[in-house]
Amino acid sequence: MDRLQLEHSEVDQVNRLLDRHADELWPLDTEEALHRAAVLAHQLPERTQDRVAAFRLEQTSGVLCISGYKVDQDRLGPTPSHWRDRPDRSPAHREELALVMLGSLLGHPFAWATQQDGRLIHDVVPIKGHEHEQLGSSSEALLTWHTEDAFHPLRGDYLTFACLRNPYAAATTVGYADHLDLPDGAREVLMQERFGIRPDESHLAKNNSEPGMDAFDDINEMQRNPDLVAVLFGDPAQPYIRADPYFMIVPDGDQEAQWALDALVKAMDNAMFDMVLDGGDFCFIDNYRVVHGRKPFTPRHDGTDRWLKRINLTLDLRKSRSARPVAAVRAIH
Ligand SMILES: O=C(O)CCC(=O)C(=O)O
Ligand SMILES: [Fe+2]
Repeated sequence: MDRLQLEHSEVDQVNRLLDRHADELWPLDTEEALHRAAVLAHQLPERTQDRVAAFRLEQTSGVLCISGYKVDQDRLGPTPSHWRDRPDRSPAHREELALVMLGSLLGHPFAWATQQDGRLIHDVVPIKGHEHEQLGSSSEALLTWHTEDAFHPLRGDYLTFACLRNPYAAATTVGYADHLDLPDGAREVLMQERFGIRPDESHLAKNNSEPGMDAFDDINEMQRNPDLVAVLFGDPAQPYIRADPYFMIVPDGDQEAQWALDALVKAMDNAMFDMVLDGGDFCFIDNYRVVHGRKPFTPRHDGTDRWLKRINLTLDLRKSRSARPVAAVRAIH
């Protein structure tokens, strides 16, 4: 994992940029604001731009954490009890803008019509009743490692987090795909289209406010009948990964595929390590090179819980053009 510790002068530079443009870039989820943020991102400290470019060019590990920014906890107020509770004027607008600008150095923010009601910026907070689910909003159960939105061919190239607070140091888990200790023959099998990945819980109609939306028809179809895909791809010696074992199946009778998948799970379980995000950390995860999850923790549900902002990034908006109603809409339907 790579860490960039911002110096005081660099934090000042970021804050001045936010001071100057926070009002102008409200709301943040419009095409105009995203365009403007991408231009302003070139005023971020040069060392930050340099490290993000190195990360994009795969010269560094698949995880980059930028630390040193200070979050004004009083301005934030209490952690919401549900992502739906986002107020019109987000108290974390500065951190959201910082995340969008940093992300714009890497790729293009996009959303899913079928996740968190199509919002571009997600809130990751523990939700009462979700404690034991396989969801970002779970807490007491291990969130098993996964590629973000692994089931979908248009999944993001990167996943980004801004940590607003994490008072009990709940650990995100991370594992690299390119150094796995796999038994002979497993790698070859994992590179073949022999694995089905069903949509994860966050895309199900029951976890959104408009369950009748057409976009859920496609999700339901992928649920019933997932395409068979490869789990490893690219360079066999340093492969990319697409996996979410909790939601995966192999066709009946394909014992070799099941063996290879089991071997992958075992190898990755052994390779996972903890990454504790703290308030003010901005974290970038390469969704092709790295899988992630989260260790269990005990939520408080009293307004002081862990709170992350999350944005998906793609390197290529054109790939999803036919799945977005107009070019200026970033939500994939
Ligand atoms: O809460 C975390 O650290 C990670 C949760 C997660 O997998 C996600 O938000 O995609
Ligand atoms: Fe995730």
